[in-house]
Amino acid sequence: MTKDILLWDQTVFKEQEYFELDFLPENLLHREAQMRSLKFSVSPALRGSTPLNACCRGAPGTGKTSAVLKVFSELENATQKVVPVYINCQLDSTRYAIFAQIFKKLFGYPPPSSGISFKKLFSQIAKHLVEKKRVLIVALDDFNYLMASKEADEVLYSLLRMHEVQPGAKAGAIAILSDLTLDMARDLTPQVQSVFLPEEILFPQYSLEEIKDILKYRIKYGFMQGVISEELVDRVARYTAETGDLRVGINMLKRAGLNAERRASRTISEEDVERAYEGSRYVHLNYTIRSLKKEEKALLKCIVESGKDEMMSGELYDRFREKTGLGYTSFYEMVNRLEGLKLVSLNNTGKGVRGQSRLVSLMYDPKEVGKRIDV
Ligand SMILES: Nc1ncnc2c1ncn2[C@@H]1O[C@H](COP(=O)(O)OP(=O)(O)OP(=O)(O)O)[C@@H](O)[C@H]1O
Repeated sequence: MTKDILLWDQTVFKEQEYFELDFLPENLLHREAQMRSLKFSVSPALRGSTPLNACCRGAPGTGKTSAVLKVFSELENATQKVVPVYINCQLDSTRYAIFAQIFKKLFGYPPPSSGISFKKLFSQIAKHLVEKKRVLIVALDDFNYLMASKEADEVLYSLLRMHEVQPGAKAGAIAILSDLTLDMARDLTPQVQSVFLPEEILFPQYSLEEIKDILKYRIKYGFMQGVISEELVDRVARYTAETGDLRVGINMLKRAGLNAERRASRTISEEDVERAYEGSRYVHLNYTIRSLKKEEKALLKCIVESGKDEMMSGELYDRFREKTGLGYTSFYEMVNRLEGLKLVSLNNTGKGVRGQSRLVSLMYDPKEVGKRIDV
């Protein structure tokens, strides 16, 4: 019996970092095809040529950032002649801020804090690339933030036409997007489209079996042997598949492990998993709400403000139109996108035309959704 009890200085974790959300695993299972496409896009840079541009698209938690970071780390290990720069556009959402990050990566220190003009910053970057014969590859994660702040055109234009200002300068861009409806052809200017022309790399949601494989890998390296049963792994995987976001499963495993430790147990129980889910399910909500457009948040807010957690589509549209002035086609597209992101569910009542009679229900407690919306 005592062998089941965990002493105060003992733990169920072998390597707890395997359950951190920013942990980059050695192998990205089930993303071989996407990694191959990414490598193909950047490969010209290894030969000193301009890389192909790329656009990685997929719902939150489908491995886009991880795949790009893995390819970047392989590039950095292979050569100093290719400089990959990762930008989180939520944190750096202006052209100046992005080029300041590029400068920092190239020179190893930030641009002068007294501030220099964009023109000067840009020309120092371009000169450096030519003089040192280095090729620049910039990943723009959460690219939708750049689109929203109207900076996307300027950033891509400056980056991809650098050679016109400084002949011989070579740079490529990888846009990372969790908004599947964002249409580059519609939302970027023709001048930018003509130089961007990205290779589309799609990241579909993981199947239940794929989720299990990925979670088992974390369990193998992250937990001591025998901490969680096969049956409970299945349960965690099923909860994860409901949102399609791997973060839910990874975070659940960590919380379940901590719950077991709190009970001084060497093994995770059903109850530990259920309690973990109560917290981890909001991990998906946090990340998904981050990826929404202002109008999509406004749409969710209409349901939250109604005081109910479900509304008939027609009534919801009336409120939405009052708030945003947008028409039915935009509304219809947005409701479908929110369903795709598993933030709402849609039930047909069989009456009305063009979806007017659908019941739109929030998948989360309205209070929890409301807390995370800031429109
Ligand atoms: N194939 C995989 N193998 C192992 N871990 C994975 C895999 N795909 C995703 N993950 C893990 O899932 C979590 C989310 O992945 P990641 O941040 O790459 O997703 P994303 O698609 O960029 O999400 P978002 O659009 O919300 O930024 C990370 O902790 C990552 O390590």
